[in-house]
Formats: sequence, C-alpha cells, structure tokens
Amino acid sequence: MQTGRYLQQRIRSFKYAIQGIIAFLRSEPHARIHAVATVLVIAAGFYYRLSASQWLPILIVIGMVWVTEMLNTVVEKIMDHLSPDYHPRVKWIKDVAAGAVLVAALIAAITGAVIFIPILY
Ligand SMILES: Nc1ncnc2c1ncn2[C@@H]1O[C@H](COP(=O)(O)OP(=O)(O)OP(=O)(O)O)[C@@H](O)[C@H]1O
Repeated sequence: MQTGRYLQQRIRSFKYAIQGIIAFLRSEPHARIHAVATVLVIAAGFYYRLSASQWLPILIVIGMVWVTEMLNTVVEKIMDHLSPDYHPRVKWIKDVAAGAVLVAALIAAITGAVIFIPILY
C-alpha cells in the first residue's frame, strides 16, 4: 500500500519534470536551437558510426549544455519575477548564469571538434 503510494508520487514528479522540459522547449527559442543542434550531432554520430568511447563525451557535453541552459533560464525567470527593475546584483547573477552556459558550450564545441575533425579529415 505504502509502496504503491510512493510509486504514484514518483510518477507524478516525473510527469512534472516532463512538463518542465516541454515548457522550456515551447517558451525558449534557445531551447529549439539546442534541440536542432542535438539532433544534428546525434545523427552525425550514427552516420560516422562513433564508438562507445566517442559517444560518451559527446553525450556528456550535450547534457551539460542542456542542463546549464535550463538552469540559466530558471535563474533569469526567478530574477525577473523577484526583481524586475535594474539592479547591479541582478546583473551579476544573470551574467554568471549566462557564463556557465558559455563554459559548457565552449567545452562542447572543443569536444565535438576533437572527435569529428579526425573523422572528417
Ligand atoms: N534586472 C536587471 N538588472 C541588471 N541587469 C540586468 C537585468 N536584467 C537583465 N540584465 C542584464 O541583461 C543581460 C541579459 O538579460 P536577459 O534576462 O534579457 O537574458 P537573455 O540572455 O537576453 O535571455 P533571453 O534571451 O533568454 O531572454 C543579463 O546578463 C544582465 O547583464
């Protein structure tokens, strides 16, 4: 009985998380760009028959970019809600959150180059 309730709650939490991903994809143009880039990279991975040791870094950096972009969007929304007016501290918070996305994107680009450039040339 208790286990059934626990499982029901976990399924509900999972449903909310899926709703969050859908909301992110619907409301953020950046998210759709990431989705297209992700599909292209995964398609290229299958096309060039990447090995498991090549897939792993690619999947990790794709995940890093999605997670940082989603959390950056959350930070922006929280700050816009709590402090809609200009404030230097809000600037700092938003800039650092955006910086995290940039770090992830740069690492992803380098990882992609290290794996795909030798295959292409
Ligand atoms: N309330 C604010 N106070 C101070 N600076 C802000 C404020 N809002 C935005 N900024 C500055 O503008 C930059 C862009 O903020 P914004 O919230 O528009 O994000 P964005 O990167 O344009 O995101 P999106 O394109 O997803 O809306 C921030 O990194 C910050 O430097």
